[in-house]
Amino acid sequence: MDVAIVGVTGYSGTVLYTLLAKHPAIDQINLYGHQDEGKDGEVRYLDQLIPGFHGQHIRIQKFDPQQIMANNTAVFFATSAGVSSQLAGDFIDADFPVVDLSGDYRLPDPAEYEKWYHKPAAPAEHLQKATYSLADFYQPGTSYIANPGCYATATLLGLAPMVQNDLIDPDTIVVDAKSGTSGAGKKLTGITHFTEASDNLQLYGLNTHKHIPEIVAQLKKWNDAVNAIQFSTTLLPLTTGLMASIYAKVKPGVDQAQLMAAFNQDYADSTFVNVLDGTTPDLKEVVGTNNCDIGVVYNPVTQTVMVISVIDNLMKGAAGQAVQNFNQLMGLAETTGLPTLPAFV
Ligand SMILES: NC(=O)C1=CN([C@@H]2O[C@H](COP(=O)(O)OP(=O)(O)OC[C@H]3O[C@@H](n4cnc5c(N)ncnc54)[C@H](OP(=O)(O)O)[C@@H]3O)[C@@H](O)[C@H]2O)C=CC1
Ligand SMILES: CC(=O)N[C@@H](CCC(=O)OP(=O)(O)O)C(=O)O
Repeated sequence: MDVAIVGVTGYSGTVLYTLLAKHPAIDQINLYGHQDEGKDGEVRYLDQLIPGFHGQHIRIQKFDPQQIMANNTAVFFATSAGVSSQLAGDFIDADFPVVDLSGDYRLPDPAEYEKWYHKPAAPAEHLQKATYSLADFYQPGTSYIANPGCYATATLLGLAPMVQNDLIDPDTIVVDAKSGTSGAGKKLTGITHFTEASDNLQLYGLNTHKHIPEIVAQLKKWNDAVNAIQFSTTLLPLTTGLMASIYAKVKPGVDQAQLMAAFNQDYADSTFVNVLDGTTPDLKEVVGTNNCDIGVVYNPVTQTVMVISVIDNLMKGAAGQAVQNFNQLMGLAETTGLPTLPAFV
Protein backbone atom coordinates (compact mmCIF):
# COMPACT_ATOMS: atom_id res chain seq x y z
CA MET A 1 0.00 0.00 0.00
CA ASP A 2 1.00 3.65 -0.44
CA VAL A 3 1.13 6.02 2.53
CA ALA A 4 1.67 9.76 2.97
CA ILE A 5 3.82 11.69 5.43
CA VAL A 6 3.20 15.36 6.20
CA GLY A 7 6.24 16.83 8.00
CA VAL A 8 9.00 14.46 6.84
CA THR A 9 11.67 17.14 7.33
CA GLY A 10 11.23 17.18 11.13
CA TYR A 11 13.04 14.83 13.49
CA SER A 12 10.17 12.41 14.06
CA GLY A 13 9.07 12.62 10.40
CA THR A 14 12.56 11.64 9.27
CA VAL A 15 12.66 8.65 11.66
CA LEU A 16 9.16 7.71 10.49
CA TYR A 17 10.35 7.72 6.88
CA THR A 18 13.24 5.36 7.72
CA LEU A 19 10.78 2.93 9.35
CA LEU A 20 8.20 3.06 6.55
CA ALA A 21 10.91 2.70 3.87
CA LYS A 22 11.74 -0.74 5.34
CA HIS A 23 8.12 -1.70 6.14
CA PRO A 24 7.16 -4.84 4.16
CA ALA A 25 3.53 -3.73 3.61
CA ILE A 26 4.44 -0.29 2.19
CA ASP A 27 5.02 0.05 -1.56
CA GLN A 28 5.49 3.80 -1.79
CA ILE A 29 5.81 6.79 0.53
CA ASN A 30 4.41 10.07 -0.78
CA LEU A 31 5.62 13.24 0.92
CA TYR A 32 3.61 16.40 1.49
CA GLY A 33 4.69 19.73 2.95
CA HIS A 34 3.10 23.10 3.47
CA GLN A 35 -0.06 24.38 1.78
CA ASP A 36 2.11 26.89 -0.12
CA GLU A 37 4.81 24.30 -0.98
CA GLY A 38 6.61 25.29 -4.20
CA LYS A 39 4.83 28.65 -4.35
CA ASP A 40 8.02 30.51 -5.20
CA GLY A 41 8.98 27.92 -7.82
CA GLU A 42 11.29 26.20 -5.33
CA VAL A 43 10.93 22.42 -5.53
CA ARG A 44 12.17 20.41 -2.53
CA TYR A 45 13.42 16.81 -2.69
CA LEU A 46 14.03 14.62 0.34
CA ASP A 47 17.61 13.65 -0.56
CA GLN A 48 18.54 17.33 -0.80
CA LEU A 49 17.00 18.13 2.58
CA ILE A 50 18.14 15.30 4.86
CA PRO A 51 21.89 14.57 4.99
CA GLY A 52 22.64 10.92 4.26
CA PHE A 53 19.37 10.21 2.46
CA HIS A 54 21.26 9.37 -0.75
CA GLY A 55 19.02 8.13 -3.56
CA GLN A 56 15.77 9.11 -1.80
CA HIS A 57 14.90 11.53 -4.61
CA ILE A 58 11.27 12.06 -3.62
CA ARG A 59 9.59 15.38 -4.20
CA ILE A 60 7.83 17.11 -1.30
CA GLN A 61 4.42 17.91 -2.75
CA LYS A 62 2.05 20.72 -1.80
CA PHE A 63 -0.33 19.67 0.99
CA ASP A 64 -3.63 18.77 -0.67
CA PRO A 65 -6.06 16.55 1.30
CA GLN A 66 -8.05 15.39 -1.74
CA GLN A 67 -4.87 14.37 -3.57
CA ILE A 68 -3.56 12.62 -0.45
CA MET A 69 -6.79 10.63 -0.04
CA ALA A 70 -6.87 9.73 -3.74
CA ASN A 71 -3.30 8.41 -3.80
CA ASN A 72 -2.74 6.85 -0.38
CA THR A 73 -4.24 4.36 2.07
CA ALA A 74 -3.32 6.41 5.16
CA VAL A 75 -1.58 9.62 6.16
CA PHE A 76 0.85 10.37 9.01
CA PHE A 77 1.06 13.89 10.42
CA ALA A 78 4.53 14.51 11.92
CA THR A 79 3.91 18.23 12.11
CA SER A 80 4.44 20.83 14.83
CA ALA A 81 1.73 21.45 17.43
CA GLY A 82 -1.12 23.52 16.00
CA VAL A 83 -0.72 22.30 12.40
CA SER A 84 -2.87 19.15 12.09
CA SER A 85 -5.75 20.90 13.88
CA GLN A 86 -5.77 23.24 10.85
CA LEU A 87 -5.15 20.63 8.15
CA ALA A 88 -6.79 17.33 9.13
CA GLY A 89 -10.51 18.21 9.01
CA ASP A 90 -11.16 16.74 5.53
CA PHE A 91 -9.64 13.40 6.55
CA ILE A 92 -11.83 13.21 9.65
CA ASP A 93 -14.98 14.07 7.67
CA ALA A 94 -14.09 11.30 5.20
CA ASP A 95 -13.12 8.77 7.92
CA PHE A 96 -9.76 8.46 6.15
CA PRO A 97 -7.05 6.71 8.23
CA VAL A 98 -4.73 9.18 9.99
CA VAL A 99 -1.96 8.68 12.53
CA ASP A 100 -1.16 12.05 14.12
CA LEU A 101 2.14 12.28 16.02
CA SER A 102 1.30 15.73 17.36
CA GLY A 103 -0.76 16.61 20.41
CA ASP A 104 -3.55 18.35 18.48
CA TYR A 105 -6.19 15.63 18.89
CA ARG A 106 -5.07 14.04 22.19
CA LEU A 107 -7.39 16.08 24.42
CA PRO A 108 -11.12 15.81 23.62
CA ASP A 109 -12.03 19.19 25.19
CA PRO A 110 -11.05 22.25 23.08
CA ALA A 111 -10.83 24.48 26.16
CA GLU A 112 -8.40 22.07 27.82
CA TYR A 113 -6.25 21.95 24.65
CA GLU A 114 -6.09 25.75 24.52
CA LYS A 115 -5.21 25.95 28.22
CA TRP A 116 -2.21 23.60 27.92
CA TYR A 117 -1.03 24.27 24.32
CA HIS A 118 -1.78 28.02 24.11
CA LYS A 119 -2.98 27.52 20.52
CA PRO A 120 -6.42 27.36 18.88
CA ALA A 121 -7.96 23.89 19.19
CA ALA A 122 -9.49 21.75 16.44
CA PRO A 123 -13.32 21.88 16.27
CA ALA A 124 -14.98 19.93 19.12
CA GLU A 125 -16.83 17.61 16.71
CA HIS A 126 -13.50 16.62 15.13
CA LEU A 127 -11.80 16.11 18.51
CA GLN A 128 -14.58 13.68 19.43
CA LYS A 129 -13.72 11.57 16.38
CA ALA A 130 -10.08 11.01 17.40
CA THR A 131 -8.88 8.01 19.41
CA TYR A 132 -6.03 8.48 21.91
CA SER A 133 -4.06 5.29 21.43
CA LEU A 134 -1.24 4.07 23.65
CA ALA A 135 -0.19 1.37 21.17
CA ASP A 136 0.66 -1.33 23.72
CA PHE A 137 -2.92 -1.07 25.02
CA TYR A 138 -4.47 -0.70 21.55
CA GLN A 139 -8.27 -0.92 21.33
CA PRO A 140 -10.04 -0.56 17.98
CA GLY A 141 -11.51 2.94 17.71
CA THR A 142 -11.98 5.62 15.06
CA SER A 143 -9.79 5.96 11.98
CA TYR A 144 -8.03 9.04 13.47
CA ILE A 145 -5.30 7.98 15.87
CA ALA A 146 -3.84 10.54 18.26
CA ASN A 147 -0.40 9.11 19.00
CA PRO A 148 0.63 9.80 22.62
CA GLY A 149 3.42 12.21 23.57
CA CYS A 150 6.87 10.86 24.42
CA TYR A 151 6.83 11.67 28.16
CA ALA A 152 3.24 10.41 28.37
CA THR A 153 4.23 7.08 26.76
CA ALA A 154 7.04 6.30 29.20
CA THR A 155 4.98 7.48 32.18
CA LEU A 156 1.79 5.60 31.27
CA LEU A 157 3.61 2.34 30.51
CA GLY A 158 5.42 2.64 33.86
CA LEU A 159 2.21 3.32 35.80
CA ALA A 160 -0.32 1.08 34.01
CA PRO A 161 0.03 -2.18 35.99
CA MET A 162 -0.03 -0.37 39.35
CA VAL A 163 -2.97 1.90 38.50
CA GLN A 164 -5.02 -0.79 36.74
CA ASN A 165 -4.55 -3.20 39.66
CA ASP A 166 -5.09 -0.51 42.34
CA LEU A 167 -1.70 -1.16 43.99
CA ILE A 168 -0.73 2.45 44.77
CA ASP A 169 -2.23 5.41 46.61
CA PRO A 170 -3.50 7.46 43.64
CA ASP A 171 -2.79 10.77 45.40
CA THR A 172 0.95 10.11 45.74
CA ILE A 173 2.14 9.74 42.13
CA VAL A 174 5.33 11.70 41.41
CA VAL A 175 7.01 11.60 37.98
CA ASP A 176 10.49 12.98 37.32
CA ALA A 177 10.95 12.67 33.54
CA LYS A 178 14.06 13.51 31.51
CA SER A 179 14.61 13.71 27.76
CA GLY A 180 17.35 14.25 25.22
CA THR A 181 17.22 17.38 23.07
CA SER A 182 15.76 15.72 19.95
CA GLY A 183 12.46 15.66 21.88
CA ALA A 184 12.24 19.39 21.35
CA GLY A 185 12.24 19.09 17.53
CA LYS A 186 14.60 20.63 15.02
CA LYS A 187 13.83 24.29 15.74
CA LEU A 188 16.47 25.82 18.01
CA THR A 189 15.21 27.14 21.32
CA GLY A 190 16.95 28.91 24.22
CA ILE A 191 17.35 25.74 26.27
CA THR A 192 18.34 23.46 23.36
CA HIS A 193 21.17 25.77 22.23
CA PHE A 194 24.42 23.75 22.61
CA THR A 195 25.87 26.16 25.14
CA GLU A 196 22.82 25.81 27.41
CA ALA A 197 22.19 22.09 26.91
CA SER A 198 25.75 20.80 27.06
CA ASP A 199 27.24 20.05 30.52
CA ASN A 200 23.95 21.10 32.06
CA LEU A 201 20.58 19.88 33.37
CA GLN A 202 17.60 22.17 32.83
CA LEU A 203 14.17 21.75 34.37
CA TYR A 204 11.37 23.20 32.27
CA GLY A 205 7.57 23.31 32.13
CA LEU A 206 7.19 22.57 35.84
CA ASN A 207 3.48 21.87 36.56
CA THR A 208 2.58 23.32 33.15
CA HIS A 209 3.82 20.62 30.78
CA LYS A 210 1.29 19.78 28.05
CA HIS A 211 1.59 16.03 28.64
CA ILE A 212 0.07 16.29 32.15
CA PRO A 213 -3.59 16.31 30.97
CA GLU A 214 -3.21 13.40 28.53
CA ILE A 215 -1.47 11.31 31.22
CA VAL A 216 -4.12 12.06 33.86
CA ALA A 217 -6.97 11.39 31.38
CA GLN A 218 -5.58 7.95 30.49
CA LEU A 219 -4.86 7.08 34.16
CA LYS A 220 -8.45 8.05 35.01
CA LYS A 221 -9.76 5.69 32.31
CA TRP A 222 -7.86 2.88 34.03
CA ASN A 223 -8.73 3.93 37.60
CA ASP A 224 -11.17 6.70 38.40
CA ALA A 225 -9.48 7.37 41.77
CA VAL A 226 -6.55 9.16 40.05
CA ASN A 227 -7.06 12.93 40.12
CA ALA A 228 -3.64 14.48 39.57
CA ILE A 229 0.08 13.74 39.32
CA GLN A 230 3.17 15.68 40.32
CA PHE A 231 5.17 15.89 37.08
CA SER A 232 8.48 17.48 36.09
CA THR A 233 10.55 17.43 32.90
CA THR A 234 14.30 17.93 32.55
CA LEU A 235 16.39 18.40 29.42
CA LEU A 236 19.36 15.99 29.33
CA PRO A 237 22.63 16.92 27.59
CA LEU A 238 22.26 14.08 25.04
CA THR A 239 20.50 13.67 21.72
CA THR A 240 18.07 10.79 22.10
CA GLY A 241 16.47 8.84 24.94
CA LEU A 242 13.90 9.50 27.63
CA MET A 243 13.70 8.24 31.23
CA ALA A 244 10.69 8.59 33.52
CA SER A 245 11.45 7.99 37.20
CA ILE A 246 8.10 7.32 38.85
CA TYR A 247 7.42 7.20 42.60
CA ALA A 248 4.27 6.35 44.58
CA LYS A 249 3.26 5.08 48.02
CA VAL A 250 1.88 1.55 47.78
CA LYS A 251 -1.47 0.45 49.26
CA PRO A 252 -1.18 -1.34 52.64
CA GLY A 253 0.16 -4.88 52.31
CA VAL A 254 1.53 -4.48 48.76
CA ASP A 255 5.09 -5.80 48.36
CA GLN A 256 7.71 -6.35 45.64
CA ALA A 257 6.29 -9.76 44.71
CA GLN A 258 2.79 -8.38 44.19
CA LEU A 259 4.13 -5.46 42.13
CA MET A 260 6.23 -7.75 39.93
CA ALA A 261 3.28 -10.08 39.42
CA ALA A 262 1.15 -7.17 38.16
CA PHE A 263 3.86 -5.90 35.77
CA ASN A 264 4.66 -9.39 34.47
CA GLN A 265 0.99 -10.19 33.94
CA ASP A 266 0.15 -6.89 32.20
CA TYR A 267 3.07 -7.17 29.78
CA ALA A 268 3.18 -10.98 29.40
CA ASP A 269 2.10 -10.82 25.73
CA SER A 270 3.91 -7.58 24.88
CA THR A 271 6.72 -7.63 22.33
CA PHE A 272 7.89 -4.14 23.09
CA VAL A 273 7.49 -3.64 26.84
CA ASN A 274 10.14 -5.49 28.83
CA VAL A 275 9.89 -5.81 32.60
CA LEU A 276 13.35 -6.29 34.10
CA ASP A 277 13.88 -8.77 36.87
CA GLY A 278 15.18 -6.81 39.89
CA THR A 279 17.33 -4.33 37.92
CA THR A 280 16.74 -0.85 36.48
CA PRO A 281 17.22 0.06 32.80
CA ASP A 282 19.67 2.46 31.11
CA LEU A 283 18.77 4.62 28.13
CA LYS A 284 21.19 2.90 25.76
CA GLU A 285 19.32 -0.39 25.93
CA VAL A 286 16.32 1.15 24.16
CA VAL A 287 17.79 3.83 21.86
CA GLY A 288 17.12 2.75 18.26
CA THR A 289 14.22 0.47 19.27
CA ASN A 290 10.46 0.64 19.71
CA ASN A 291 10.89 -0.86 23.19
CA CYS A 292 10.03 0.40 26.64
CA ASP A 293 12.17 -1.21 29.35
CA ILE A 294 10.89 -1.01 32.90
CA GLY A 295 12.53 -1.62 36.30
CA VAL A 296 10.44 -1.90 39.49
CA VAL A 297 11.98 -1.46 42.96
CA TYR A 298 9.95 -1.40 46.18
CA ASN A 299 11.40 0.14 49.35
CA PRO A 300 9.66 -1.35 52.44
CA VAL A 301 11.26 1.29 54.68
CA THR A 302 9.29 4.12 53.03
CA GLN A 303 6.49 1.97 51.50
CA THR A 304 7.43 3.63 48.22
CA VAL A 305 7.73 1.98 44.82
CA MET A 306 10.11 3.43 42.25
CA VAL A 307 9.56 2.55 38.59
CA ILE A 308 12.12 3.46 35.94
CA SER A 309 10.69 3.52 32.41
CA VAL A 310 12.99 4.22 29.43
CA ILE A 311 12.20 4.75 25.74
CA ASP A 312 13.72 6.21 22.58
CA ASN A 313 11.70 9.45 22.36
CA LEU A 314 11.75 9.49 18.54
CA MET A 315 10.86 5.79 18.22
CA LYS A 316 8.53 4.55 20.96
CA GLY A 317 7.87 8.19 21.87
CA ALA A 318 6.88 9.19 18.32
CA ALA A 319 7.55 7.42 14.98
CA GLY A 320 7.86 3.81 16.23
CA GLN A 321 4.64 3.98 18.21
CA ALA A 322 2.96 5.66 15.22
CA VAL A 323 3.89 2.65 13.05
CA GLN A 324 2.76 0.25 15.82
CA ASN A 325 -0.61 2.06 15.90
CA PHE A 326 -0.78 2.12 12.09
CA ASN A 327 -0.10 -1.64 11.94
CA GLN A 328 -2.96 -2.32 14.35
CA LEU A 329 -5.30 0.11 12.57
CA MET A 330 -4.57 -1.71 9.28
CA GLY A 331 -4.96 -5.20 10.80
CA LEU A 332 -1.25 -6.03 10.39
CA ALA A 333 0.90 -7.67 13.09
CA GLU A 334 1.79 -4.81 15.46
CA THR A 335 5.49 -5.63 15.21
CA THR A 336 5.70 -5.26 11.41
CA GLY A 337 8.69 -3.15 10.39
CA LEU A 338 9.69 -2.22 13.95
CA PRO A 339 13.16 -2.75 15.45
CA THR A 340 13.63 -4.36 18.88
CA LEU A 341 17.44 -4.48 18.98
CA PRO A 342 19.19 -1.33 20.24
CA ALA A 343 21.66 0.77 18.23
CA PHE A 344 23.88 0.14 21.30
CA VAL A 345 26.68 2.67 20.70
N1 LIG B 1 10.63 14.92 18.83
C1 LIG B 1 10.03 14.05 19.63
O1 LIG B 1 10.68 13.30 20.39
C2 LIG B 1 8.54 13.93 19.62
C3 LIG B 1 7.72 14.74 18.85
N2 LIG B 1 6.36 14.60 18.89
C4 LIG B 1 5.46 15.47 18.13
O2 LIG B 1 5.58 15.15 16.75
C5 LIG B 1 5.44 16.33 15.97
C6 LIG B 1 6.71 16.55 15.15
O3 LIG B 1 7.78 16.69 16.07
P1 LIG B 1 9.27 16.92 15.64
O4 LIG B 1 9.63 15.98 14.56
O5 LIG B 1 10.07 16.95 16.88
O6 LIG B 1 9.15 18.42 15.06
P2 LIG B 1 10.13 19.25 14.15
O7 LIG B 1 10.05 20.65 14.63
O8 LIG B 1 11.47 18.60 14.11
O9 LIG B 1 9.44 19.15 12.70
C7 LIG B 1 8.20 19.71 12.44
C8 LIG B 1 7.75 19.31 11.04
O10 LIG B 1 6.47 19.91 10.79
C9 LIG B 1 6.51 20.57 9.51
N3 LIG B 1 5.56 21.67 9.51
C10 LIG B 1 5.52 22.74 10.36
N4 LIG B 1 4.49 23.54 10.04
C11 LIG B 1 3.86 22.97 8.96
C12 LIG B 1 2.73 23.33 8.16
N5 LIG B 1 2.01 24.41 8.42
N6 LIG B 1 2.39 22.51 7.13
C13 LIG B 1 3.10 21.39 6.87
N7 LIG B 1 4.18 21.00 7.59
C14 LIG B 1 4.56 21.79 8.62
C15 LIG B 1 7.95 21.04 9.37
O11 LIG B 1 8.22 21.26 8.02
P3 LIG B 1 9.26 22.39 7.52
O12 LIG B 1 10.59 21.99 8.06
O13 LIG B 1 9.18 22.31 6.04
O14 LIG B 1 8.76 23.67 8.07
C16 LIG B 1 8.69 19.80 9.92
O15 LIG B 1 8.77 18.81 8.93
C17 LIG B 1 5.22 17.50 16.94
O16 LIG B 1 3.87 17.78 17.07
C18 LIG B 1 5.83 16.96 18.22
O17 LIG B 1 5.27 17.60 19.33
C19 LIG B 1 5.77 13.63 19.62
C20 LIG B 1 6.53 12.79 20.40
C21 LIG B 1 7.97 12.92 20.48
C1 LIG C 1 12.68 17.65 25.18
C2 LIG C 1 11.35 18.27 24.76
O1 LIG C 1 11.25 19.46 24.59
N1 LIG C 1 10.32 17.44 24.60
C3 LIG C 1 9.00 17.89 24.21
C4 LIG C 1 8.06 16.73 24.14
C5 LIG C 1 7.99 16.07 22.82
C6 LIG C 1 6.60 15.52 22.55
O2 LIG C 1 6.20 14.43 22.90
O3 LIG C 1 5.83 16.42 21.98
P1 LIG C 1 4.27 16.58 21.74
O4 LIG C 1 3.52 16.30 22.96
O5 LIG C 1 4.09 17.98 21.34
O6 LIG C 1 3.91 15.66 20.67
C7 LIG C 1 8.41 18.88 25.20
O7 LIG C 1 8.71 18.82 26.37
O8 LIG C 1 7.53 19.64 24.77
